[in-house]
Amino acid sequence: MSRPKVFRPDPNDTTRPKRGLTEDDLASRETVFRDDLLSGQRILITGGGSGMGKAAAFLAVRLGASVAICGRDEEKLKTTQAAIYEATGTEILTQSTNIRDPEAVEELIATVHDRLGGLDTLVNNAGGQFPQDAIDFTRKGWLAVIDTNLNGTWWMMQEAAKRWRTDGTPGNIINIVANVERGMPQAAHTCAARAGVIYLSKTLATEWAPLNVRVNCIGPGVIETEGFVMYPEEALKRFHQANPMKQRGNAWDVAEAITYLASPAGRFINGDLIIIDGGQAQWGVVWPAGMPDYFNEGGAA
Ligand SMILES: CCC/C=C/C(=O)SCCNC(=O)CCNC(=O)[C@H](O)C(C)(C)COP(=O)([O-])OP(=O)([O-])OC[C@H]1O[C@@H](n2cnc3c(N)ncnc32)[C@H](O)[C@@H]1OP(=O)([O-])[O-]
Ligand SMILES: NC(=O)C1=CN([C@@H]2O[C@H](COP(=O)(O)OP(=O)(O)OC[C@H]3O[C@@H](n4cnc5c(N)ncnc54)[C@H](OP(=O)(O)O)[C@@H]3O)[C@@H](O)[C@H]2O)C=CC1
Repeated sequence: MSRPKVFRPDPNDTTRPKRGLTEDDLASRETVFRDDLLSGQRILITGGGSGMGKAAAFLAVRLGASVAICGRDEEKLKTTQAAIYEATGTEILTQSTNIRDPEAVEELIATVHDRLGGLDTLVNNAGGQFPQDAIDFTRKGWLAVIDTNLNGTWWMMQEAAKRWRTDGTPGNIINIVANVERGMPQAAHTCAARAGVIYLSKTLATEWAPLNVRVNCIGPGVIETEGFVMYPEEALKRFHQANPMKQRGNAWDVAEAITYLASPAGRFINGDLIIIDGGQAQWGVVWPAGMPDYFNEGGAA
């Protein structure tokens, strides 16, 4: 397969399929959890306007939590807010925030404390990357991915923890990372950033234990969401082949794991990484820019 060096998705391309769970699905999909599991909890989800973050927001509200979401695109946040209100009658808090901007992050944490009366669980889900061979990364592209996934996640964690320390209240951090165990060819920038977050989290799980703050990560494999628009159709065709179950996960698979860690069931889990990938970590490679001929069966010996 010949692969272009750069794949830039066109946001106005209506010929591509719309992917991810629908709002009707998120409003009605069965959950294993009891109705009031998160009652009284205040949860902030970054990147909550789409994909896994949106699914986690729907589920948390359905289980009784007060929820805040952020992202850069105000319109996306408002659409999700309206859909959750329509489904549940509960209004969530939204604040447009670029997690790369530490001052905006500071304002976000302050608003959440003011408006929700505190924060119990922070879900660092915002992030992303573009598919490309590492050798072709521009400096700007490398910096954009590292700044979003590593620095942005750190600003969120530090700001939340500072506030928990000042208030003397417990905290819980759940970082959505990726499946980095055997590397991530064609996504080396995000692999570097996510590996950083995983070991940052393990470190903080110890440093912040005296503050009664837990820190864990969730590593999704191939989870079908709106975010798949970042990848060429040719590459998407074989995403399911990256795991031995030969399936794509969905946003609910991750939303339920987030809920588990946010619930009292997660109270003794700290510094860990929960992988949700159908076994990909043991088996396959995603090739988000398309599999190079070299690695095809029958390719170069
Ligand atoms: C791996 C499989 C499993 C994982 C699945 C998922 O995660 S699904 C979830 C997937 N969801 C997401 O990933 C959602 C979030 N992702 C994003 O917002 C972006 O991917 C971001 C993380 C790069 C942030 O970007 P930003 O706001 O800073 O936007 P910007 O547009 O200003 O880019 C800055 C620079 O980066 C470079 N560059 C950018 N695109 C490409 C490309 N296609 N090609 C090559 N290079 C590219 C370029 O240098 C550009 O500068 P230029 O040349 O324009 O002057
Ligand atoms: N789907 C998958 O297979 C996998 C996904 N992941 C990761 O899981 C997370 C959720 O992805 P998914 O739901 O699939 O995809 P989405 O693209 O739907 O979600 C990414 C979210 O992050 C937000 N975001 C991105 N950059 C920033 C920023 N600088 N500041 C604030 N918000 C930002 C986006 O909102 P906005 O554009 O409005 O800012 C968007 O809502 C991401 O970190 C993703 O990389 C990891 C492994 C696999």
